Amino acid sequence: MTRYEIVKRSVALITLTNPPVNALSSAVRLALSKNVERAMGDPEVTAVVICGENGTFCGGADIREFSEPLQGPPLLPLLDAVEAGEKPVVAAIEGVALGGGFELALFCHYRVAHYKSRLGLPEVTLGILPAAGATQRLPRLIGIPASLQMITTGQHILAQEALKLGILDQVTQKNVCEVAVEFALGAVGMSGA
Ligand SMILES: CCCCCCCC/C=C\C/C=C/C(=O)SCCNC(=O)CCNC(=O)[C@H](O)C(C)(C)COP(=O)(O)OP(=O)(O)OC[C@H]1O[C@@H](n2cnc3c(N)ncnc32)[C@H](O)[C@@H]1OP(=O)(O)O
Repeated sequence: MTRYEIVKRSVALITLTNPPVNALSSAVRLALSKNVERAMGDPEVTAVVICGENGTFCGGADIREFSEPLQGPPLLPLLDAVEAGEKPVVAAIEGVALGGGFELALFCHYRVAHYKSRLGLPEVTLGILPAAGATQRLPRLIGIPASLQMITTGQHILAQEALKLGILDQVTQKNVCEVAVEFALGAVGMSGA
């Protein structure tokens, strides 16, 4: 459900692995929570990158679990742990970051995205509102009018627009994971390591 590896000697790379869109199932939330704790507690780790496998960051809540009672850890405490971590966490966004997946990216300290990626809060199309922090984190980044537009329409925006709005720190045409690892190393003063 997540893969954990150390790259460039000191960056913990956490990969969401839940085909087809790496949705935040109960098993993914549990594994992500454990791996964030592991990275934060490992003295060898200086920074963390979170990405998704097979060209998709995260499609949000796992719609296959909507008909079941909620199991596993709730999303918000997990995102709080990401944000409160003393090591920089970079989201490496490819494909889509939607709903809870976009919220995961918003709680990371930095966001690097592939130029073809899309971000959005489709909750309104399901009759709900974002409930894991986007209604606070997004206005802090881009202001209320642009946030309301995203929250109330559910429309996806492209990476370049997200960069202009101030949601993203970097957009790349290269391998987003590799670029995010370099970004993370730069954030801890270890560029070129
Ligand atoms: C409501 C309460 C839930 C409680 C859960 C608690 C934990 C989460 C905590 C916070 C709340 C978070 C809420 C949200 O995130 S709401 C948003 C949920 N996500 C979506 O609505 C996204 C819906 N999907 C799409 O928009 C598209 O599918 C796409 C852009 C991701 C991909 O589009 P495309 O490339 O055109 O492919 P398909 O549409 O054909 O989809 C491919 C394949 O993937 C499956 N799939 C898509 N999204 C999800 C998903 N979120 N969870 C599980 N599976 C998903 C889709 O069904 C297809 O499957 P296949 O038919 O078997 O191939």
